Amino acid sequence: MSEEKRWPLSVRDISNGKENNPVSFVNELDDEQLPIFTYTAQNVAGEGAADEDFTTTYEGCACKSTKCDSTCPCITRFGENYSAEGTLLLTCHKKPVVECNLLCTCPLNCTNRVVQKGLQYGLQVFKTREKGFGVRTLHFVPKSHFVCEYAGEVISLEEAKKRIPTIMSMDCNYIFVLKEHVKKGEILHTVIDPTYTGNVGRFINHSCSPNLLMVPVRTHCVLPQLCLFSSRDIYPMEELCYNYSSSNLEGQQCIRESRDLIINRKPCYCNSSTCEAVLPTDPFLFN
Ligand SMILES: C[S@@+](CC[C@H](N)C(=O)[O-])C[C@H]1O[C@@H](n2cnc3c(N)ncnc32)[C@H](O)[C@@H]1O
Repeated sequence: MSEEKRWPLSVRDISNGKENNPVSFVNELDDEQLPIFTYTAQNVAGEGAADEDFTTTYEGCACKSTKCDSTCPCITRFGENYSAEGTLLLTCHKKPVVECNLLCTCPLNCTNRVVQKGLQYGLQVFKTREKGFGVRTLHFVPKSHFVCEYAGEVISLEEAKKRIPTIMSMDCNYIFVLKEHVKKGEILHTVIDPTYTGNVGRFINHSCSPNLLMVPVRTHCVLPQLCLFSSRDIYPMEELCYNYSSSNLEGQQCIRESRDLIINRKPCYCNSSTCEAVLPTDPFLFN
């Protein structure tokens, strides 16, 4: 990689205006710079992604008010997702979360549109002591608020398996496989790889006592977006973390496929009193 292509040690906005709040970067520990990658605020179609995944197939509502309620066909069909303040309802841990979409006539500030409004808090990528880069919030984030998405290239499982040898040779792995138990015995896989094209989510580390929860949310198309919500109040300058292996949804299990070596598992440096000592791992992609 040539020198002029590297990021400097402090950047005002690594998204270069692609997010509606800047994502800054600082390294106050050493002279390691960010890896080169293409910033995208939304998922992009990669090798093996299906065109239908990116097409709006949900019917739109004809509501005009900013509060789509029980009379809105989107709410009748998929249930309520958010409070009037935009917090994720507890019921969303047990059902699919589907927002109003491009075909709906309700305004963009409708209460059933949260994830699609994008970043609401200032986030900062920084160099941690033992986990490479990480992400912290610059603002107070109240519990149950949307923080950011884990966005990147959408690829097929076959393509993910092809990328494994390269991934194994890297310090950090980023491929995330979401498994949703859609019908009895039927599992839907969604694979996101933000290694080469991704957003701020690619820098979020694992913790055994996390402050974020990953929830699949559908906005305009059937492809789920991997959305991170605060699982408690988070204070300015706290590092943001989620549990890479958490199953947060009953009936829609959400599992991170660790790309870490199976035999030689990586030590976990989350510093939690309930730390499990090693990063979660799942041999699924390696079979
Ligand atoms: C999705 S990346 C997270 C961002 C990464 N730290 C970086 O510098 O780009 C996942 C990788 O971060 C590191 N990591 C994440 N959480 C960690 C933890 N709790 N302890 C040690 N390393 C961690 C591991 O190398 C893991 O493969």
